[in-house]
Amino acid sequence: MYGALVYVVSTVCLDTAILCALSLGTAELLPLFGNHDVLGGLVCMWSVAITRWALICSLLLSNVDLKQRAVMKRWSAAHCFLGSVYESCRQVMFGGPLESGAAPLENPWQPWFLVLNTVAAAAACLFWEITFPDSNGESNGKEKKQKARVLFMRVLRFYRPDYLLLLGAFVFLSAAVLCEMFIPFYTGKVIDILGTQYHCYILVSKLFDCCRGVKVKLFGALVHQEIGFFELTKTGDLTSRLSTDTTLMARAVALNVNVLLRTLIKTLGMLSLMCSLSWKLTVLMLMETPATGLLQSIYDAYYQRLSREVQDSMARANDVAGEAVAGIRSVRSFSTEKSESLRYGNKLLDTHKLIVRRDTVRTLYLLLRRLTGMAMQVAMLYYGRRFIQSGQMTTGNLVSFILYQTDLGDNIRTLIYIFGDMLNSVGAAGKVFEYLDRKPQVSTDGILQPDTLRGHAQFHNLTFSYPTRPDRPVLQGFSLELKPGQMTALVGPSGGGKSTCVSLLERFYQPQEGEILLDGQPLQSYQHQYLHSKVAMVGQEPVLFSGSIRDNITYGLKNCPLEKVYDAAQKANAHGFISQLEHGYDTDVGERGGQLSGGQKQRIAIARALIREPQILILDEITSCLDTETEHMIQQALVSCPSQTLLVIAHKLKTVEKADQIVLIDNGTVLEKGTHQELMDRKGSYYRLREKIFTENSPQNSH
Ligand SMILES: Nc1ncnc2c1ncn2[C@@H]1O[C@H](COP(=O)(O)OP(=O)(O)OP(=O)(O)O)[C@@H](O)[C@H]1O
Repeated sequence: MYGALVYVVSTVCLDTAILCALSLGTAELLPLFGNHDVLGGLVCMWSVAITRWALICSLLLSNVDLKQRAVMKRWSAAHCFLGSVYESCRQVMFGGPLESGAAPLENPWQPWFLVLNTVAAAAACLFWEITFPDSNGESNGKEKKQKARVLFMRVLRFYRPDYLLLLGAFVFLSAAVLCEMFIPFYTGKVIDILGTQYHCYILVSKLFDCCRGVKVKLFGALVHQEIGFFELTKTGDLTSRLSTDTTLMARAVALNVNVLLRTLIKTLGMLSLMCSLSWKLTVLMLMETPATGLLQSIYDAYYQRLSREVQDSMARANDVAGEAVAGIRSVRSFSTEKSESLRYGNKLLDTHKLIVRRDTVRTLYLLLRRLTGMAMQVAMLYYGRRFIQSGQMTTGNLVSFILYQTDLGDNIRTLIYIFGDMLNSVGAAGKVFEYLDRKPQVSTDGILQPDTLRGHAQFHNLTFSYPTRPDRPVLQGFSLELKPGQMTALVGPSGGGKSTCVSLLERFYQPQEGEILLDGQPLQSYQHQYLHSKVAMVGQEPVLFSGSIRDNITYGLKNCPLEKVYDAAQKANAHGFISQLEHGYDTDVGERGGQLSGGQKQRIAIARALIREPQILILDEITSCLDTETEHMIQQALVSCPSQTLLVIAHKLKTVEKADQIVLIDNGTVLEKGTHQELMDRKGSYYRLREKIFTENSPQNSH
């Protein structure tokens, strides 16, 4: 800190010395640059600035501590070039004679030049360093902001395809803002028509377009994640990333940057116009800004927190209502209508209290803002009158000034609000990128797609625990072989690990130890789509998607002929009931298949698996919802594919006893395997556990 201070003081001294030295040759130097013409004046200013900067950097910078060198370099640049940048911009926007022109050369001791330059450079540097500190910042806050900057740059890169459109929108908005800025000057003239007739349609539509793009990309990234990810992440988290955070992220670029930039331009332009009307009144007015800014940022933080609480409270009330409506049968049968209404009413009351608090805060804030605004206007009128009396200002100038002042206050408040909102948006972008960048832990990068697959699966010494319970192994040293064309039945007490084997064969999870081979190749080396067209599963609770029956049977297949759909439905004994429906195969099954019975859903799910003609078919307790006739038909259908490997989990003895191999699983290990007869003869665990395992009373059970 001390070193930096010494550097700043030395720079100011050296700069003054350089200006003095240069001013000695003013008489000869200025005509060279054509001092009286604007371009010549600007060239002169820039040449002097470059000379000052080069001298300061080469003479002083090497003495500064390495850590502070970058910051000091930026400060020196701001110190030397700020005046030239200001004058150049002023020329581009307003023209006219050079204000400060070659002033530093003509009179280097002009105190206003030195003080203004040093203060402005320090303010610009402070703003930059606080907002975008160096990446080697040590404190947490600094790191956070650095991260915000990196994230913001990533968000910008994300919208690279839309740069041109966004830039165009920004240019037109800026032009419109510039026109609007002159309205107080030319009230009632044509230019105000221009100024008031611009709209943000392009930005608003772009905002939704960006938002859609991010949502689609994020959804794509999410559905590629492994199943464990969905077990570890709350659904609410995922939906809020998809709905709220993506919208916020899109807003960062499409709306906030644009509004921020155009408000900034407008504010700066207005400030310079106001300065030209009366710089003293402008300084007076700016004294109010820190107070307004502080009030606004306190209010924004508090108001946003209360708004979030209101939203959460509303969501809780909606949850209560939704729960009661969804469980209306239970509500009716336990006659809890009154208590449910009361519960909902209480939740609404909580929301109401929060809304009252939020609105009170808003009213107080508006009152305070109005009061400070009025106090400022009184001060402005008082001083304005004195300036008019002393001839420093005309009445017209004061009117124009007051017109600008009202607008400027709004702009400064917008700037503060948008800046805070932009940081929020960048935070939301961070969360979105976290999921976009996440690599699925069960890879889908396999490439193997052999023309023929025999369907020979081998589980080798597997050890596996679910991601949600990593300390509790579900399978331990588990080995199993599924031979092509054979039916294997997994049996065992509930919770033994049967469905877990199926999930591993479907590559829902990756075992921690051991491997699964398919036709001698590791399962993960097969191409994702190929593997799932060859290994099909019908689960315990099959899920259908809203859409027609036909869509559900052909789920994931492109251009599937209708004959194949009929054939699969016939094999699954579903054709009969589908044909009796009014719209046949075009009947809508409703959300999650809610308009069909359990058995009908099960049969459609079987047809969905059979239509793929898989080499390995997995049936996980499908017979629980099926009647005997359907079960029989499905058995027939399976017999008609003799080369297919069949893995069945069943609780019915009839289904199991036909299997070529029965595997008894308990506590994640294989206890016994063999045919039904072999296991019965062995009189081991299978024989002893059969009462527990099978839910069906069969004569064989009494062996
Ligand atoms: N997604 C999961 N996350 C954590 N633990 C799980 C998960 N699924 C199953 N488990 C646990 O793993 C063990 C084996 O479950 P699995 O579903 O494989 O048993 P199962 O033999 O198929 O039982 P059932 O016959 O009742 O379907 C059980 O203790 C179960 O609690």
